[in-house]
Amino acid sequence: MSPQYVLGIDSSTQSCKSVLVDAETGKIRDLRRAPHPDGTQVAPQAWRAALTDSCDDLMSQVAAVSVAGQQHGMVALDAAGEVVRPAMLWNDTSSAPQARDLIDEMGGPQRCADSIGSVMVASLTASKLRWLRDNEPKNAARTSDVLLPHDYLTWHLGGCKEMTTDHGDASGTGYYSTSERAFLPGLAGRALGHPVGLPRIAGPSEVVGETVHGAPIAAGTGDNMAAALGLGLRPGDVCLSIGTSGVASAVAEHSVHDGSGMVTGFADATGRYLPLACTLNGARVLELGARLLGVDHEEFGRLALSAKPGSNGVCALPYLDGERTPNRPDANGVLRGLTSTTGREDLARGLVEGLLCSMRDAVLALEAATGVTTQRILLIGGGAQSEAVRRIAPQVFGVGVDVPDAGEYVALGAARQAVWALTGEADPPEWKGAAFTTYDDAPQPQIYERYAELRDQTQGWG
Ligand SMILES: Nc1ncnc2c1ncn2[C@@H]1O[C@H](COP(=O)(O)OP(=O)(O)O)[C@@H](O)[C@H]1O
Ligand SMILES: O=C(CO)[C@@H](O)[C@H](O)COP(=O)(O)O
Repeated sequence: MSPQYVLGIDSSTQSCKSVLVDAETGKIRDLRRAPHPDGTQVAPQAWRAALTDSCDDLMSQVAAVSVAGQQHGMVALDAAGEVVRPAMLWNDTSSAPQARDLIDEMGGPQRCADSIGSVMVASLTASKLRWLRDNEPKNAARTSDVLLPHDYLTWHLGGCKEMTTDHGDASGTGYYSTSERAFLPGLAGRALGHPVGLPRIAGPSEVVGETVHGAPIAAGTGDNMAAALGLGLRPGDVCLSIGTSGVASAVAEHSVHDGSGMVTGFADATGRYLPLACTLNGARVLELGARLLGVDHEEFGRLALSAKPGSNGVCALPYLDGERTPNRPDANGVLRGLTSTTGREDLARGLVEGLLCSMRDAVLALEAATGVTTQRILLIGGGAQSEAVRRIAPQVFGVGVDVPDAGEYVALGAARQAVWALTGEADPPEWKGAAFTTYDDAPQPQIYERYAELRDQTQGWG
């Protein structure tokens, strides 16, 4: 019998990645990528075009499809289903004042976390709805439905019939109750200034539509939830994703309500939870370093690895485009410790160390919020391709890190969800876990200590 294939799609910040996967084994047979436009506000139609570019020719061969997408982005639609304005993405910090207003209206940070699982920040969709009300009243008035990026793509793939989402992505809107596992439509309406249509929340293995070729479409989910599915994340595992964002996430049986705001208490794609700490400044810290030094990623990594731990005194706080964890939406990057002996390699290594220290903050926050000690760190995302990141990570974290073999784990997770929807079984399919390489080295605690000092001393700078 010839193998049956499914398509898993990751519509993430910088690109759309599609994998054609053998439904029985989970083996990737084809991998495609198409770029997304730059910027923190993007026309959702561009994601549709990238999806078409990356995998339209595969659609007729597949038994099921599922779309995972970057979380939180506000896709505002009018009564005719037309896009009202470019989507404001998770990394657009313009709505930081509106996030503060909403926290006040909800009775402060802890009450906000108790209600929606997270303390409101600019990234969450609700803040963006309030921004629309405050800054573009005509667009706000025209908005009759709001979708997330993966909802919008799923809706279009199915011929614009029923609008749906899933619990994982819904939990990142800021108008979803993680305790009740339901939308809080009143909250969404209050944020926007009038009642707004929300998609139906589908169950984890539900079929929500059909492609033009008749293949079932699964509910889809947020990219971090799909990564957890793709990796087969277990309790005690922390997934560290270094893409545009830097994310530390873990699966949990119970919802988290962290009033400090460091950890957002999201749901996962299986009926459980996915608390995570997300920074705004992931792989772009490496990109910046490579650009300033006039080299490519490979040479940048080589330079970083040729400097000594501690980067000859260079210490970088990588909050380039504002930061979300900790919540410093107006912050910028800081470099300390430059001397007349600073070399290019020290700058390169200083940036890698700074990025990894911010990720260590995320891991520590996750441990504090969940009470679970990390047993294994799995490093994924574009930044995980850097040999310097892989080799310096154990020195900063004080434990070894596992780097799964090259693969697109968000897209693979979407593919796993597609098979789940296809079989309708109680659990997702059991696929052989990814093979990985362990990177280990002696801890260098002084790197994180100097970083933590700089982070604390710059509190209030922006
Ligand atoms: N070898 C590498 N070293 C460092 N960074 C890399 C490397 N390859 C890709 N990247 C970076 O990874 C990022 C893309 O990662 P990806 O996980 O696809 O992001 P996203 O999911 O946010 O779209 C880009 O910023 C890119 O510069
Ligand atoms: O905002 C979050 C998580 O809360 C981000 O993780 C986005 O989901 C974007 O992810 P990447 O495109 O960086 O993978």
